[in-house]
Amino acid sequence: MNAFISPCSVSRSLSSPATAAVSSRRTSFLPRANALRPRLPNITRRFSTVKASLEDDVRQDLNKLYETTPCMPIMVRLAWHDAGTYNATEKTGGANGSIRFNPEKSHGANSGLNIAMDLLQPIKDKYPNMSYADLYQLASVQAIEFSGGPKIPFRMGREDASEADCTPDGRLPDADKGMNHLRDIFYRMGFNDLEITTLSGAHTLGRAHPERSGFDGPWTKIPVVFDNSYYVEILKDEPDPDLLRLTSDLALLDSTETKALCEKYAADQDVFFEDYKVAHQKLSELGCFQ
Ligand code: HEM
Repeated sequence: MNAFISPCSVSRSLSSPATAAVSSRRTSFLPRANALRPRLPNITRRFSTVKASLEDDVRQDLNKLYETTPCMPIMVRLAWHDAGTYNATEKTGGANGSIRFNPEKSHGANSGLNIAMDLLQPIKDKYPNMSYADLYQLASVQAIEFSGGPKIPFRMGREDASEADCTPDGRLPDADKGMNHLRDIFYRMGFNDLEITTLSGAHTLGRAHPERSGFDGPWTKIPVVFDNSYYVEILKDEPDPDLLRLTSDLALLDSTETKALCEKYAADQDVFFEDYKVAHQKLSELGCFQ
């Protein structure tokens, strides 16, 4: 049998009797009025497929990085410090990659985050079409998923800021201050008390480093696993001497509402994960997609 199949035989075999009847009645060879119409959605679909495959490729490379270098916690801190400069009233700051520029990079609160940015640079070089802003946020959501946490909804499309968009120092929270300070900082970003309590649960990952923040130690016994143990630990009457509790962590126990939420999250990890997904997605999109 001849292996070559002509295009005509393919189109004949694919066309239904109804289509064949319609084409045999055609007298003009100008394109039908509606012939071009389906193309636009196709182009859009192809464009989203390209974006999706870029995102998938980068996620795979991030997984490879996390398998060899368990740097998941510092990626979460990097993304949070990039986004957490947002001022909802002024519409300045946010998840725009400005943290990679001085003076923002050298603000005291960002000490050590050059390590995270340096680890991500080879991935940025490999995928130049992804913005730094998207890469930092994707590295964070992928780090959380890789560590056993929830799958956080993620959208690509953040635009990179320029050096001139760096925000002034002092927009991120101080660890040795209480609830009034946390409210000043997080309300400025557009968050509420529930979201302050939920996002603080990210301290289930990682540790403090004396040379970066002056504090020392992890918040939980297994700091490479994203779970609800942060709440379990801060609620203990007798704190584990090996674990860290910042003034800002303990501030969550000062109000009846936020303490009740900590108790709920400590008792039910699924509830924590559901709330966390929503709050983290909001954090990761501050100042974007407007
Ligand atoms: C509520 C106010 C917060 C304060 C005062 C605070 C403060 C700190 C401090 C002092 C460190 C230690 C940094 C170091 O020495 O390496 C740290 C680490 C960390 N923070 Fe926060 N943080 C806050 C909220 C958040 C939020 C909202 C997130 C993420 C959503 C987050 C994620 C992390 C992570 C993952 C680490 C560990 C980094 C590592 O292991 O390298 N923090 N934070």
